[in-house]
Amino acid sequence: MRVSDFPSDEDLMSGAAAPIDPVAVPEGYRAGFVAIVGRPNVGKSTLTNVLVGRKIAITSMRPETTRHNARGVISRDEGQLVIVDTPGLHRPRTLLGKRLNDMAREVLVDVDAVVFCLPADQKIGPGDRYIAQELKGLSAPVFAVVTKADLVGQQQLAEALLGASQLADFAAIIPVSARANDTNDLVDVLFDAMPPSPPLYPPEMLSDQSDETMIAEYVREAALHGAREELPHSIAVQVEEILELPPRTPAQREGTAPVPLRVIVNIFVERDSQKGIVIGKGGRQIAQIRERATKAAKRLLERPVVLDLHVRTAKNWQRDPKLLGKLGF
Ligand SMILES: Nc1nc2c(ncn2[C@@H]2O[C@H](COP(=O)(O)OP(=O)(O)OP(=O)(O)O)[C@@H](O)[C@H]2O)c(=O)[nH]1
Repeated sequence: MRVSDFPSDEDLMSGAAAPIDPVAVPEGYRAGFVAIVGRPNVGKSTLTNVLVGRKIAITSMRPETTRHNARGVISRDEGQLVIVDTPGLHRPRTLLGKRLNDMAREVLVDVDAVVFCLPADQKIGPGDRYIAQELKGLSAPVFAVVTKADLVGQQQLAEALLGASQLADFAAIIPVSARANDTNDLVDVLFDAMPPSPPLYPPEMLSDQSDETMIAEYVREAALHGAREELPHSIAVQVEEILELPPRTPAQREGTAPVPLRVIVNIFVERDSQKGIVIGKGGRQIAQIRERATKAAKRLLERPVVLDLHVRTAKNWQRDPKLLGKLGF
């Protein structure tokens, strides 16, 4: 599904999109936007993917992985939730960090509910208090969601719930485990919190991410997977072009099988010396990145894919306004 098929934000806000005949909307139907916020690495993207039932946001063990507001859609007979996974709010250290914070804040003003993720296996810290402060004064209800409940025992979970209750005045406090697929209570609570509204997206849509964005994210996820400590924040990925290759098999020539796609992808690092780390000894690292990302891209596009990866230097891009703009931030 391409982003061009989606109503624009302006259309959605003004109601001009009207993707579905309002007369056909059942009595009592509710729909709205839910922002997922929390410190880096607390499980926001994993939760988003489990809620939506599809990988719309990449995840990793490295903090500060998310760089886009990825939207996923949950449709039921009685309503629709549009889940917005935001980059983690934190005290920014670079211009990139500041832009990511701004992105998250922009979302918060317009949503109908906020899910504030607090991991069960960690104590409340300054990062959580910083976010609690940011959320004060929002008109939408804020739900504290204690994530990674599978990592702790009953006692520690009880302590985490208590800790959350002391942090702020939440609309509710709900434990979840994305890993154990235990998120039903949260979904029910969120549906109840949505305002009466016709559907915001056609029900068959699961995400608003373009193919280009998703493939760039798959490549970044694969690169983060093998990356050494100093590298993760230095990597940015952009899809330059998606081209159809000429048909190769008789079935492709007859049009009964899809022709392969060639995807040209740039992997940017901040310094020349980092290129070698991404490429690896004898090209081993880049080969692994290609293999992982190709698998994911094939699943997304449902056809053969050839990934053409180029490692380039964009000097200090995290601090350079021009380069940040070029890279979509
Ligand atoms: N055991 C367990 N691990 C989880 C759960 N949810 C997430 N994780 C792990 O926690 C790590 C961080 O998860 P993410 O979903 O990438 O976290 P995030 O908050 O989106 O991180 P940023 O993008 O850095 O803001 C990953 O290694 C996940 O596998 C869970 O329910 N249980």
